[in-house]
Parts: sequence; C-alpha cells; structure tokens
Amino acid sequence: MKIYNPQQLSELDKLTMSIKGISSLNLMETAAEKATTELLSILPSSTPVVVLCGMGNNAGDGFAIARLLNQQHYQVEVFWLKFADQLSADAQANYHRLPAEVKVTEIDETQTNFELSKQSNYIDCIFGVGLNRPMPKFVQAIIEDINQKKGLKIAIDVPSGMYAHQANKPNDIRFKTDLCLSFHAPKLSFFCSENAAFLNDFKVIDIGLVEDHNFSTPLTCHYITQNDLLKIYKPRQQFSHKGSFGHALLIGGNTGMHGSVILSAETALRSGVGKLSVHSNAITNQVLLTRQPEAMTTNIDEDLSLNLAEVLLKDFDAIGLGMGLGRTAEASEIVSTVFKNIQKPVLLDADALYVISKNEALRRQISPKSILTPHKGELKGLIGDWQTSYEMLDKVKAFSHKYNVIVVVKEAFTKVVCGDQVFINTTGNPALATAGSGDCLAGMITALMAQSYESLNAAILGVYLHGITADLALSQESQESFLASDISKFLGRAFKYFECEQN
Ligand SMILES: NC(=O)C1=CN([C@@H]2O[C@H](COP(=O)(O)OP(=O)(O)OC[C@H]3O[C@@H](n4cnc5c(N)ncnc54)[C@H](O)[C@@H]3O)[C@@H](O)[C@H]2O)[C@@H](O)CC1
Ligand SMILES: Nc1ncnc2c1ncn2[C@@H]1O[C@H](COP(=O)(O)OP(=O)(O)O)[C@@H](O)[C@H]1O
Ligand SMILES: [K+]
Repeated sequence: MKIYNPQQLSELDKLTMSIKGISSLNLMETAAEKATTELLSILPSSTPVVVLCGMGNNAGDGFAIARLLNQQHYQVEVFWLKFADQLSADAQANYHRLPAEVKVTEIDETQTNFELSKQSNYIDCIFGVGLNRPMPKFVQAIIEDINQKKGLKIAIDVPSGMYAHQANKPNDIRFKTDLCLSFHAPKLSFFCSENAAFLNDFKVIDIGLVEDHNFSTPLTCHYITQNDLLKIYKPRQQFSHKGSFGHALLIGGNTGMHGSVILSAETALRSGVGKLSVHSNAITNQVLLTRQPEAMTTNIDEDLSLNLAEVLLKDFDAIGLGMGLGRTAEASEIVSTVFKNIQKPVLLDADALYVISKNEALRRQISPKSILTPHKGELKGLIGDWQTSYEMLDKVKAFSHKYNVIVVVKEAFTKVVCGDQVFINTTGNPALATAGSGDCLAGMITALMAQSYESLNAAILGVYLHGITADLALSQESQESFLASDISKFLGRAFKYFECEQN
C-alpha cells in the first residue's frame, strides 16, 4: 500500500473530485462522517468532547465532526485557534453549519486565558498535512497544556505539530496522540522513531479517494500489507520436491557466538528451504545437530576460512553470512572469499556488516541485489550518523543506489530500502527486542532467497513474517518472556496467514 506526501494527497483529492464529480466540501463531509463513525466507537458519550480547530481544511473536518457528534448527543465544545485571518473556504462552510448548542471559544495569541473543563476527551483538528512551518507560540502553548491532561486524545489525519512528510526538530511540540484517524493512508512520519512519544496508534480511514495516478513527484513510500504479500507468496506445487525449494548455506556461529547461526538455521528450516547447510565450527555443529538434525554441516575445523572456497564450489541457491562470525581478520577473509566465489545475491548480517563497514574495496565487491540487514548501530558503520529518520532514509537510499543492494533497516517499523523505494513493515512488537531475533530474520530471508524469491520480495516477506511471529506469540507469551527461539515456533502459524488466503 502506498504512502503519499501532502502534494500527492492533494493531487489525489483533485483527481477524485473530477472523476467522481464531487466537490471538496462533499469530500470533507465524507471524511468527517467516516471519522465520526470511528469516534463513536471510541469516545464515551458521557464525557464532554473538546474539538480543537485551526484555520485550514483540517479545521473544516473538526467543525463537521463537532456537528456530527452533537447530532449523536455528545456534549461538544469547539476551541477555535485563530492563527490566520481567514478560514479555508470549506472550513468556513462547516463553521457556519455548526449548531447553536456547540459552544465555540475563540482563542488567539492575545487571549490565552481560557478554561479547559477538567474531564474531557480531545479531538485535534488544528493542523493536518498542511503544516509547513513551526506552529505559532500560542498554539504550541495550548497543545502543551492539553498534552498534560488526562482525557483521550484523538488526532484527525495528522497529530498537530507533526510534519506529515518531513522531519521535526527534536524539541518541537506535537499533540500527544492516543489514536490518529488518518485519511486514505498513514503518513511517513508515523513510522519515524522520533515521533514515537507523540503517536501511540493510528487507523487509516478510507474516504473513497481514487487510487493510481501519475503524480508530479514520484511515489517512493509503501507500507507492507498482507494483500501485497499475497501477490508475492509462492504456494507449494503438488509435484514439488526438496530440490524445488533450494539449498541455502549459512556461514557464522564462531567461538562465543555459536547460538546465532543455530537460531538462523532453525528459522531457515521453518521458512521452507529445501536443504540447509551450515558452515561453522565444531562446537556449533554439535549443538546444531542436536537441536536441528535436518541441517547439514560443511566444516569440522575450528577455522571457518580453511575449506570455505571448496565448500562454495557447491552451487548454493542462497548464502546468509555474518551471524556470530566475529570481527577478526578471519572474518574479513571469509567475507572476501564469499564475494570472490559467489556472483549471486547474498544476505549480509551482523559481523559481515561490520567487516564491510571497514573496507570500501569489499563493499564494491558485493553482488548486485544482495540484502544487508543492519540494526541501527550497524547501519551507522555503513552510512555514518544522522539527525532524523528522514536524513537516515536519504542516506540509506544513496547507499542502496551506490552499491546496488537492498538494505533492511531493522527497528520498530523496519524499513526495506531498494534504491529510492522504501517499504515499511508494520508487524512485530517489542517482544522482538531480544538477543538473537535478528539472527532469526537473517535465516528466514536467506531461506526465502533460496526458494527463488527475488531479493526485494524475500526481504519484504521475511520482515513481515518475522513480525507476525511475535504478534501471534502475544496470545500466549508476554513481551518480556518471548525469546528469539520462539520465532521458529510461531513460523508455522505465520505462514498459515498466506496458505489460508490462497485456499
Ligand atoms: N479535499 C481535501 O483536500 C480534504 C482535506 N482534508 C483535510 O484537510 C487537511 C489539509 O488541509 P490544509 O491543506 O488546509 O492544511 P491544514 O488544515 O493543515 O492547515 C494548514 C493551513 O495553515 C497554514 N499553515 C501551515 N503551517 C502553519 C503554521 N505553522 N502557522 C500558521 N499557519 C500555518 C497553511 O498555509 C494552511 O493554510 C488534511 O490534513 C485533512 O484533515 C479532509 O477533509 C479530506 C479531504
Ligand atoms: N520494538 C520493536 N518492535 C518491532 N520489532 C522490533 C522491535 N525491536 C526489535 N525489533 C526487531 O527485532 C530484530 C532485532 O534484530 P537485531 O538487533 O539484529 O538482534 P540480534 O542482533 O540480537 O539478533 C529486528 O528484526 C527488529 O526489527
Ligand atoms: K490534526
């Protein structure tokens, strides 16, 4: 599903109006009606509602919502923050449609002495996607005040003070939102870690905008939905055999980090790979074979680099490299040997990322369409530091272009970046913030690559399924008790999401 910038949204609005022959006021009424339907299920009718309105079309939504809630017998009051001389035309039309029972308190910078009733819920319609500069001081003060209040705080379209599609400054005031009802699509800023304290949850409200359109600026952001993945997912054919699902090789699990590659192996096997080999050392092999006898091992020595070139002569369908590899000279040699001998895309995780972060010549040898799976610490080694998520994404895009690789930026709302295109994952939860869960993801994506998923599709499907395992687990595990080794236990049910839809 697509994520649009404000300009693209406005182009979509205009196209919808012309194709459907409706006015912008009609569209606003639809938006307000749909939002109100949601609000009725969230807001108790016994608690007064304060609707905060500004001067643009977001305020128009607010005036309309105030009217519609009043019709449903809510006690509604409007706080009208007058930061401009004139309301937008549609906001003005909705202002005039307010019934007399809805009290309107006008506030401007000269008049900030107003009473907020003690117990209210709040609907924020001060700024939507139109915010393009710092908010006036008196608006900031009011938002700061309301942020301290106890009631439910619902934002319409975008929390006021948050730019929809550009970075905020760290100290910018933003409406502290329990739930944002966002029209047509979520906004890119919802997925930026610096906004996490201001947005607890969002819900997309379909207001019937038309879909495809040739925008004046290219569309580059998407968020990953199950529907998108159903187009990618390859169900197994009746006459398939283990050779149909590829042979993957995982390289890692050196002394002290034996478990990492074992976790990768378990999830790779549970992600449908036909055959799996693991290139590790003797201790890892022993534990691996006790836990997962389906895996094969390729090395009996302590040193992983000795016979690697020979092992690589076998035509593996995918290689996952780096989980617990260590940061020694041997690790560099291993990465170099893989790059010299393998022309296919490989998956690079953990210590392999460290190795290439220190060696530009090696970075230049990465096969095209390889997948890199850094967490933010590893990412800094690759692209340097950044101030905001937007800057980070720009740098990742440049890196992806330069080396022709796919970068999976692992965090809450993991971003899969392929050139200018960014795919945002919304599955998963903080249960995954536990040692080894990244190793599991590496195993899963390698297994999908081995099954002939194109690199980008393997990365997208992998992060989605990885997150689903943690979401499913919460029915019987707590976020604290969830372990990386639980990921493979829930993979069966995660894949069922797709199997069920196919049947
Ligand atoms: N047909 C449409 O265009 C629809 C628009 N809708 C609503 O309209 C909103 C967008 O409306 P607008 O484009 O009017 O934007 P806003 O309602 O966010 O208002 C921004 C207005 O304030 C000005 N402004 C921006 N930053 C400011 C600042 N820091 N200080 C003072 N003034 C500032 C802008 O120039 C603009 O006039 C959406 O977020 C959504 O809520 C919905 O009604 C759905 C349909
Ligand atoms: N709060 C969170 N919400 C969703 N996913 C998370 C969260 N925290 C971590 N994750 C996911 O868990 C994984 C952690 O990977 P990583 O840091 O490499 O772990 P490790 O190195 O221990 O294997 C990533 O896929 C990341 O996206
Ligand atoms: K808003």
